[in-house]
Amino acid sequence: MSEPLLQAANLQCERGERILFRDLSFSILPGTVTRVEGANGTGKTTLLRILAGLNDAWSGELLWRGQSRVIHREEFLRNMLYLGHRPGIKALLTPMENLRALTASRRPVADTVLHQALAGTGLDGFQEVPCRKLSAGQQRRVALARLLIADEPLWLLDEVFTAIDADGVRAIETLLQHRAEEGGAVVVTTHHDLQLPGMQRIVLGGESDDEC
Ligand SMILES: Nc1ncnc2c1ncn2[C@@H]1O[C@H](COP(=O)(O)OP(=O)(O)OP(=O)(O)O)[C@@H](O)[C@H]1O
Repeated sequence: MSEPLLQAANLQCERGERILFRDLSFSILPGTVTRVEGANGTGKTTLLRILAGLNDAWSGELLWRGQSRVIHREEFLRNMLYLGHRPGIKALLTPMENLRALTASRRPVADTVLHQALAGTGLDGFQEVPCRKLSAGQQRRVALARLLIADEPLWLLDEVFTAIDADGVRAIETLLQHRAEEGGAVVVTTHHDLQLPGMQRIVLGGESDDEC
C-alpha cells in the first residue's frame, strides 16, 4: 500500500469551553477523496484549517509523508493547495488579475494558461471584467480556476460547491476524481451530497468511521 500523504493521530481541538473533536485518527492516502461530514458547528472548517497548517489550537500528531509536518513545513506547503470557504478573491481585480496573484507565490503561470483555466470554469468572456461585477457563483469559479492548473498532490477544499450551479458541481466532482486518479488526494468539506466511488469519510460530531 502506498504511503499516506497525511496521517493524523489522536487529534483534539477545543474552542471556548467545548471539545470539538478528540481521539481523531485517520490517514489520507494517495488516490483518495475524503469527505469531512458533520452538522453546522461540528468543526469541519476547523479541522481543514488544522490540516492546512492555518490553526495551531490542537493537540495530537500530524505527519506529512510519514514525517513531522512541522519539521517539513516548507515541503508540505509546496505540495498542498487549500481553498477556504470564502472565495478569497479581490473584488476590484479582474479574474485574470486575481488568478495571477493567487498563483504567483507558487510558480509563474503563463497568461494563456490562466485565460484557458478561467474559460474552463465557465468564465470565458469574463476574464477581464472586475470581479465586483460578477455573481457569487462566478466569483467562486474564479477561485476554482486554480484547480485546473494546480499540480499540488494534496487538495484541502472547504465548501467549494457553495453558489455553484448543477453543471459546475458535476465539473468539480470530475476534477476531484481526476486528482485522485492521478495519484493525488482530496479532503473536502461540503453540505452538498457528494457521492464519489470509494470516497472516504471523516464524520464529526457523532458516530464516526474516521479510522480510514
Ligand atoms: N473565531 C472563532 N472563535 C471562537 N470559536 C469559533 C470561531 N470560529 C468558529 N468557532 C466555533 O468553532 C466551532 C466549529 O466551527 P467550524 O466553522 O469549524 O464548524 P463547521 O463544522 O465548519 O460549521 P459549518 O457547517 O457551519 O460551516 C463552532 O461551534 C464555532 O462556534
